[in-house]
Amino acid sequence: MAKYILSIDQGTTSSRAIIFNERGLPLWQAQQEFEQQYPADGWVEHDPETIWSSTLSVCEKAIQKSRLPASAINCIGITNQRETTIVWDKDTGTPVYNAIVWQDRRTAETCQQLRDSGCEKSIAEKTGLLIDPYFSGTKIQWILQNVDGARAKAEAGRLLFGTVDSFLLWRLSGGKVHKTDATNASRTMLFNIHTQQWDKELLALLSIPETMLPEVCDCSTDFGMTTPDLFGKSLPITGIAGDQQAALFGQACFEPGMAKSTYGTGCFLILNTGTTAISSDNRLLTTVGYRLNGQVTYAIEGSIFIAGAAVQWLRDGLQLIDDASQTEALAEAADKTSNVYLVPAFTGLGAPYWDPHARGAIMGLTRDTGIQEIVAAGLQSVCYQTRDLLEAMAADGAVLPSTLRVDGGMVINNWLIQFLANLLDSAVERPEITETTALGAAYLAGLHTGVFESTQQIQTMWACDQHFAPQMSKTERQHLYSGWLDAVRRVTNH
Ligand SMILES: Nc1ncnc2c1ncn2[C@@H]1O[C@H](COP(=O)(O)OP(=O)(O)O)[C@@H](O)[C@H]1O
Ligand SMILES: O=P(O)(O)OC[C@H](O)CO
Repeated sequence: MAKYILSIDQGTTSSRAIIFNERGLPLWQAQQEFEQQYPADGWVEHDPETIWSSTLSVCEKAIQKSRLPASAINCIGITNQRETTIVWDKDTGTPVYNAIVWQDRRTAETCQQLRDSGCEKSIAEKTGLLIDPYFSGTKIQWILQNVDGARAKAEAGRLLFGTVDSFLLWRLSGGKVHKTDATNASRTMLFNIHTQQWDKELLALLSIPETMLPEVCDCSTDFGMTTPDLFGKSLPITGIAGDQQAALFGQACFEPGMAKSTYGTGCFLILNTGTTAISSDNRLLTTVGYRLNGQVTYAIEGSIFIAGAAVQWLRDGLQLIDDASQTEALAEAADKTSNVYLVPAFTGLGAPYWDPHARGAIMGLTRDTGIQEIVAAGLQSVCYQTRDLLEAMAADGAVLPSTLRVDGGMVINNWLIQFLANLLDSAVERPEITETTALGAAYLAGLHTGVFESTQQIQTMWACDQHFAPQMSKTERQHLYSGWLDAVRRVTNH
């Protein structure tokens, strides 16, 4: 008999729900974009009520499209934009402030003070993270310091914190369940990834009462039931993971050395390092890849801020193209010997440079440079940055993947993926199902209820759409990459 899983993917720009079957096929889906709020320079917020209402609405729509009775839904999985911080009142369920989004930089100064106080090493050792406004810890602290009455209420045990998964779980369960999973916890800068406990010293350092924090669970477990009024029947929620880790799971990267790279607005490359938490000397993040039956699989992660966003800029900023899909033919027609580099450091550079002051540049222009060469350089910048991450991972002693699995909106572009394979000198594979984030959450949920037997079974379900083998000489590869490193040097202090 068919078994269906409702997967909720609450992302930065939209909420999505997809119903998968027991073969991991996405059958029905609904998506809703929502408003981004920029109340001050460097601030990014979402209305938590919109996060909730859009999530509920896409779930209802996906179920309606399927024409299935709610009783046919075996279980629910949740995956989410990570680090985004919500604090709400335990009694009323009302958020005391907007969701502070992962991109928000308002706590940059607090982070600098933390660095100056010399706790960077100990925070990195415990959490696997760098001190950065990206993570939830200083965002919670900001809310407690800046929202009227919040500190007193928090001290009295009346406020709860959650990343988006946790907030949705609270609402879906009718205010009964306050839990999260280990992947989301590992992005808060409050969670010790070795002991798998909230860290009392870090909580004290940021003056955050422990009573605010959710219980941290495995990614595939009994998180709770939805209230019957939501979908007409109470449904079990049995899988949760942050979106990039869910994609790692959806790409079936279960062995150490397997990696996935997701190319959407930004790019997130995650490499499975097994039971070893590799600590990076090259400014990468150590994180929980997933946790099953209490067993942690660690991962090392590099985040690139601008990937598809560079293509958006070519379209909207420079107006060189009308549509992202045109980039493939233009790049194909570009002069391969042009040596034009585009460094898309629009908001600084992420891993491994972490230079917030770097700004973008196009270098190597001559009278022969045309739209094609600039577009090609934009696509190539995504590949060069991927190589930067893999170089940093190798320098950290990680076993690199023999094949990189890719997903996200950009990977439809064959020229881009072929150049990536050429530049990495490694095979790159695009899966048949590119909705890997939602698929990962569905796998996690279905593993708990028995829809899927094991990760071994899931591994056999991964199917390749296209395999890209490297086709570039070593000399050319090295020449191109050294030109990139030179271009980066010119826009950073490194
Ligand atoms: N054919 C294409 N070639 C290159 N980039 C593309 C192509 N199609 C879409 N993109 C880029 O992919 C991104 C959208 O990917 P998606 O995974 O939906 O992003 P997100 O989930 O971050 O919103 C956009 O930035 C867009 O510019
Ligand atoms: O919502 P996305 O896909 O932009 O992903 C955001 C990441 O989880 C941020 O760490």
